[in-house]
Amino acid sequence: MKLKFTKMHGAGNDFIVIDATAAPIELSPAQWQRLADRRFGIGADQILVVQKPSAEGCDFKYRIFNNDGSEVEQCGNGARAFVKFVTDKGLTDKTSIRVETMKGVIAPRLEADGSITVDMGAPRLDPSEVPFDAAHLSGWAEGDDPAWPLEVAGKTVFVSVVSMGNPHAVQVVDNVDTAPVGEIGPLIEHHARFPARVNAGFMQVLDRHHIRLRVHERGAGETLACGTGACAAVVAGIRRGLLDSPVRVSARGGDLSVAWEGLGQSVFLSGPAVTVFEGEVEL
Ligand SMILES: N[C@H](CCC[C@H](N)C(=O)O)C(=O)O
Repeated sequence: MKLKFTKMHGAGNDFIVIDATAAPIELSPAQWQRLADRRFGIGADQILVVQKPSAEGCDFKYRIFNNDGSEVEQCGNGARAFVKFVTDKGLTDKTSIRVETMKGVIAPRLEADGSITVDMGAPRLDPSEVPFDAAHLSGWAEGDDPAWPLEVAGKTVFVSVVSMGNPHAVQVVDNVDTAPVGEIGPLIEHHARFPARVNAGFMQVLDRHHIRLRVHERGAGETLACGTGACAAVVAGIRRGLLDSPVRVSARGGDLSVAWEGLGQSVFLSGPAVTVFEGEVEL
């Protein structure tokens, strides 16, 4: 079976995008993983599958598979690539689109200047919604500095836990270039306190409107940018009194912009979306 795809990226976070609006595509996790494999397949951080919606009032459904073949709830950079894909392919003439994902509806918008802003919905901050097992910390009052102690590699790090539909654990570091992302990122991803695993963010605060960020992504390893990770980091930084909205998020692959006006409000993510090439592969 021949499979057409479009290779895209958002600030270096790269995707295989598949148009399954004519006919749904169902592969096993191993088959998704093989497609995303950088040696044996096309290679990508995530695979995005565009389908017709099943939810009322939505224009599309969009499924997300990590490099390891796991299906996940949300992808911020992917949402922008999605908008560029459906627009360029003529699958819609709308510029404001409602997209059904595994966990909720997002509303990406193609701006007049060609940039793309995504309403990522409101963050969920209760540990049980992330999910983060905080039972052992029942006496812990988050207090003014909402970060939770987490024992990693014999040390205690303090993480803010945030769900953007997908789980994030964000810590503040002095310098992202020297932060132990490769060493403790995987340990946090697979930490027993995160029953669904977690994306591990490392945030350096440059000023109240600018951070640098590296993310060890669940199911993909460190990526050059992470959209939901940028949203989670900004929410965490604002709640910890370190940041004011909007915030420029400098990732290794490029800059994103995140705005959040506070509890109960949506997080808005803006940034680039680029088509690299079209391809076809034999499944
Ligand atoms: N690795 C993430 C999914 C992709 C998120 C990221 N690429 C983004 O732009 O938000 C997870 O397992 O939750």
